[in-house]
Amino acid sequence: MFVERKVKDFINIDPLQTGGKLTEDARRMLVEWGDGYSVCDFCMGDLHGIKNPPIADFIKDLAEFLGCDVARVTHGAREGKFMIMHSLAKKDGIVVVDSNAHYSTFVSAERAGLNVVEVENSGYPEYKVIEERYEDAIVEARRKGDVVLAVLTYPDGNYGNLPDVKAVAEICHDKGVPLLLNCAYSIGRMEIKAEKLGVDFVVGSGHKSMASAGPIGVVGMFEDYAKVVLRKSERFKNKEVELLGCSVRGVPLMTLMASFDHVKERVKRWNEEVEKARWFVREFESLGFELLGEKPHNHDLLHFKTDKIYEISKKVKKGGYFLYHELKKRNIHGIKPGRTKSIKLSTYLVPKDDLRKVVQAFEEILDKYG
Ligand SMILES: Cc1ncc(COP(=O)(O)O)c(C=O)c1O
Repeated sequence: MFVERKVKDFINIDPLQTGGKLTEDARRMLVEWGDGYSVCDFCMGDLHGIKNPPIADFIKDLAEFLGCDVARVTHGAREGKFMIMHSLAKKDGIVVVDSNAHYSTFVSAERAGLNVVEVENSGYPEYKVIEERYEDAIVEARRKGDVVLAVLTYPDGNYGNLPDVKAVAEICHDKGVPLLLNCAYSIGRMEIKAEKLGVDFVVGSGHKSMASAGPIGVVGMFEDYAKVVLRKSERFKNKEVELLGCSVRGVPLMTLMASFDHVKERVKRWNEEVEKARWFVREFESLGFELLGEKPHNHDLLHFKTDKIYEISKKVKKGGYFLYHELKKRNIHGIKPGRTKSIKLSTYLVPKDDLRKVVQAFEEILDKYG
């Protein structure tokens, strides 16, 4: 059976998808290494040590790229968060988490048997992380249990806010708490060096931000915590317990590797992406939509309050789905079907001409129903 992906040539502004588009090399790798366990042709028992294909070299380069001592691949950002939480977990353990965190942060904590204390954001309209609140949250959490980890989402997937990492890291370290930076939407888009930022762990998402097929993620850390998080099995001496021995033992790893040189180059052009996103915000605001999240905005993830679209949806036959159908007619993909009160999109690597078509599409839709 072959199933065609009908939207593959559409203008794609789906926040989950703009950073995961494959490079041509990665596309070729998909076919070359698609057979089951082909990456293990010459495995000596440790995925991260495989020399042919050059996985071991890639893992070393990845650690350098992340500004860490040690890197690993996981099945996604969430698996990275889970393995760190799981290895630091104790009875009555607590994770302090920004309230913009992705659901998978909360679910990872739950699966690791940890309780969560949230650091409240600033609320409408910017929903910013207030860095100093980490201090109060840690103090409050300590009344209930042992704080084993703090997590900061950089940026969060809802508003695309980029908080001051160094300020949070300083607070956490003053309090003796390690900090995990969730970079699902930043590693592979912008430069992230754990050492420079002062964080203990970073996790990223290959399928979201590193031009890779999914599922794949990356995790970076330093020697001190690597001893704990990447501890080896007592019975199988070359198998890391948290990775269940071997993690991504297949083709997503080969696509991540194929795109890596391209990714290293594209992070240098991040400023251009921020400029483009800000231009788009100005265009969209001129149509009467309101940006939620930080202003000026520092990321391509954009969330707009779209009252005018909501008002139309209350009058038309298709209800909330009218917008999806109007955009589909114009070959535009990525706005969640049914959503009208607010919409989320990404401008990352979308050519400006295509973004102009998106703005024009919304203008036409407002005119048509207005
Ligand atoms: C901020 C954030 N972190 C993590 C994830 C999950 O990433 P992954 O699919 O790599 O587990 C998401 C998914 O949307 C996200 O928005």
